[in-house]
Amino acid sequence: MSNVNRLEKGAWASAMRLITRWLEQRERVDSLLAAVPAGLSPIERSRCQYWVYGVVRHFGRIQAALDQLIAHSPRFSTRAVLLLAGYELIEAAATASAAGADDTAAAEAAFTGQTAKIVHHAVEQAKRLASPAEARLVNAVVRKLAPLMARPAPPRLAGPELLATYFSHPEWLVRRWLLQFGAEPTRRLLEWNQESARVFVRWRQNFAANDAAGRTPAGSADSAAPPPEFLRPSGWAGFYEADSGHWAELEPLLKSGAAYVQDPSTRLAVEALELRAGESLLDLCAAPGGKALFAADTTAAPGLAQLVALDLPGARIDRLKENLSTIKGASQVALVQADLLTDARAALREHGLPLAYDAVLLDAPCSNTGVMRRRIDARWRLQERDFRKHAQQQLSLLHAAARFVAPGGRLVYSTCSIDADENEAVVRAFMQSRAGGSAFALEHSAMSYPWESGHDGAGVFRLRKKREP
Ligand SMILES: C[S@@+](CC[C@H](N)C(=O)[O-])C[C@H]1O[C@@H](n2cnc3c(N)ncnc32)[C@H](O)[C@@H]1O
Repeated sequence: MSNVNRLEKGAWASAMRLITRWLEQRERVDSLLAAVPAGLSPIERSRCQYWVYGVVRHFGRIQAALDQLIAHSPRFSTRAVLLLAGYELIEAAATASAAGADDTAAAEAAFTGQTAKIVHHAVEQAKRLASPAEARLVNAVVRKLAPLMARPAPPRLAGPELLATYFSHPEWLVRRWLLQFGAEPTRRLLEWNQESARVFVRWRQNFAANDAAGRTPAGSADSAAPPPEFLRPSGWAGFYEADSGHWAELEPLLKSGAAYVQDPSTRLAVEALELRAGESLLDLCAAPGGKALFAADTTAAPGLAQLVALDLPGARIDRLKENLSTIKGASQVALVQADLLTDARAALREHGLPLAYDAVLLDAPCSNTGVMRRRIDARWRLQERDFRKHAQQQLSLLHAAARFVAPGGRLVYSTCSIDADENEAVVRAFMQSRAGGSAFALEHSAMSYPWESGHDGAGVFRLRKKREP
């Protein structure tokens, strides 16, 4: 057996076990991937992650085909083998059709050759990891699965049912998008969500260059340090796209704080804050701290006078604390663990921190509909009724956040949702309330729709507090 085959098999078996767990418990994929066996090499690890992501991303389509082929669903481990083989078939069909764009016969031959290998491998794995009877089932089913996985995409004006199945999204969500965005944008969004997410990092050149007082030391070795070559300019200032296969080099840069994994969409909220040197910023839903770091790094020298980051007590606080510790410059940085809806004011007082800020950021929890390409399992967890729940919570958080804005100061409300109910509708409800409308003016809004912007989706609104209500 070649080295590559041995590596692939270790990764395949691990992916199969993780998918089994996902089917059994519907655990979040990010925490599931934390359970990748420690013994896997970095290459095996990334291969395993690639397969798990692929299966979850295409789950609806593969499962719908399996439902046509099997009357009684087999046990989870056998289903995991079938799902993995289904994903491999989708990949093989895409590769064959791209390679044989002008030669259908060549494309078909390539796919047939790949199918034989995929069937053989799945059967061998089922023999090893399941039972001979299950291996026979796998053999029969994967052969029939192949033509179903090679079917072309539905026509552009296909109805929600076909779109939902082919692009592996819940049908109610596709219907909702068709209503909100129309046929063509919905199609482009579905296609977008089915592609692998690009990895962007923000190069924190100020971090690398500045001393503790926010000054760039003369002759500093770091001061003009460009990012390494495997980080390619993205077209969005400060953001670079990481080439795959460079995790070993990227990891120490992330650990040291020189780089931070972050999508370019995050700049919309930070830019909307319009921070100036010497101002104070209260980040109210701060964990893990991506936007707080961005704000601190990009405020003109000598930087923010004060940065207060608040989030609920819990697991995310540790990451926030770690990230805040990498901030250099003039800012006084404070971390507060509190619930914005109940005890934020008391907690700020207890820490001896101000109760009014030049700028307040509320990056609210949401449906994640703008980042479904990245959060691949979010579509399977989301329910239609969640939009109403999110909107109610967002409005309550917005009212609570508004109390900490100094007269003349800015309140930025942001989400990583593209849904109108969590964006425009929340801000409209706030502005129509007595506390909102009498005290604030809506000054700026921006929506990022992935099919237009080419990065994650987001909604951003800046409200200015009047000096005198
Ligand atoms: C979208 S995430 C924030 C991401 C963060 N701004 C960043 O850029 O890394 C939303 C955050 O809101 C926090 N959150 C939710 N409800 C909250 C509440 N009542 N009080 C404080 N934080 C809350 C969650 O814990 C979560 O960390």
